[in-house]
Amino acid sequence: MRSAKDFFRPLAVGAPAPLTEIPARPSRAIHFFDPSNPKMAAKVPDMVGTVDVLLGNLEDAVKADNKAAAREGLVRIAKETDFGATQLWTRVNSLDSPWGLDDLTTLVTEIGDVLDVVMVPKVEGAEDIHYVDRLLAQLEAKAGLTRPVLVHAILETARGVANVEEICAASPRMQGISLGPADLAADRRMKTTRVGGGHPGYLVRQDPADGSAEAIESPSRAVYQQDLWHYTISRMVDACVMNGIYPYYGPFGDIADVVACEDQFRNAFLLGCVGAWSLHPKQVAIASRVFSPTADDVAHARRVVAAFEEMGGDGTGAVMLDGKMEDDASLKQCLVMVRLADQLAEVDPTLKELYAS
Ligand SMILES: CC(C)(COP(=O)(O)OP(=O)(O)OC[C@H]1O[C@@H](n2cnc3c(N)ncnc32)[C@H](O)[C@@H]1OP(=O)(O)O)[C@@H](O)C(=O)NCCC(=O)NCCSC(=O)C[C@](C)(O)C(=O)O
Ligand SMILES: [Mg+2]
Repeated sequence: MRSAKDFFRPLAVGAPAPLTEIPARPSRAIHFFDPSNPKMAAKVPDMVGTVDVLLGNLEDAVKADNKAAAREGLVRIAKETDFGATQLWTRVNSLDSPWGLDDLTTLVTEIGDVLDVVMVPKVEGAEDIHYVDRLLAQLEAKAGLTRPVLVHAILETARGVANVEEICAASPRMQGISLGPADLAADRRMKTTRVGGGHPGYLVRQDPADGSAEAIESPSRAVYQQDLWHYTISRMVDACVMNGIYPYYGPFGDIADVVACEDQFRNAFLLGCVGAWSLHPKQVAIASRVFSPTADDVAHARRVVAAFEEMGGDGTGAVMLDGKMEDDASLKQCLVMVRLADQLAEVDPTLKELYAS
């Protein structure tokens, strides 16, 4: 671990200075596309401005034979497209794969000036981030970049989850963390076969009415499906917040089940995540909607803030609104909501209007 004094020093001569604060840019939907797939690639220019983040995926879901074409395709798309306020991210191949090094070398030297964030899969500990950190600094210096490329890690192994706090703290480049539920499930030997979401077998059942066999076996005992990801997401949120970076729910693989996708995204939003992945164009609207507070919540938050301003504006004390006690701590929650609404209103004219009314 570097000392606090040299944590923010560039790791290569000529590399840009690391950021001391990670900007809170809207990233409600991180939309994945395969740059080697002509149909998907053709849709990218039209998606600019409709989604917060476009991510050229080079890792899983891209066939081994297409890895080089995906890398080259992303370079071409990045050079030919004006991304405006939409961020451009990539997910490179894992550090132990035959492609990870070439991905980083090519992308940073060719399009490092337009690439905002590099997502690194299967991160297991701080040592993976330290490796990427130094390499990126060398490549940035070589390319003459003036701002650092940020790093986002995916939690996809039990060891990664066990080390999530040290991963978040490993570099000033760390922008955030996403849950990788499919690889994580396999690594943990969970008995699921899905990409994210719940499972009907993971449940609790209402107590029987009495101890009789009839009551125990009764089909009318209610069952409540539980969230397989609650522990991991909560731990990830705390690790991110503790280090001033951003947590994201990852993918929801059942593209057809838009309702459960929305539920899973909302759980993550309520727990503190700032966004989720979109694997198919129809998931963009779901993530963008869910990770934007509702007009009612924003209006309520503003009423609480206004009530405290009337009380002298130092954020202390207690007040009754609609039969509910509001105090210093509920004010802080309301300020989280109001700040997010203001930030989103700056980039989204529809939300600007919605939050103003
Ligand atoms: C699911 C698939 C195969 C269905 O693809 P499809 O073509 O069968 O679907 P469709 O409904 O027929 O598509 C309609 C149109 O939309 C296009 N389209 C479809 N998807 C996209 C897209 N993403 N971006 C842009 N365009 C897209 C598609 O090409 C088609 O175009 P057309 O109308 O011209 O014929 C396809 O959507 C896809 O490949 N999506 C991306 C999958 C992906 O990136 N997976 C990796 C992330 S999840 C992960 O890695 C796990 C994790 C974190 O690592 C871990 O948990 O461990
Ligand atoms: Mg994975």
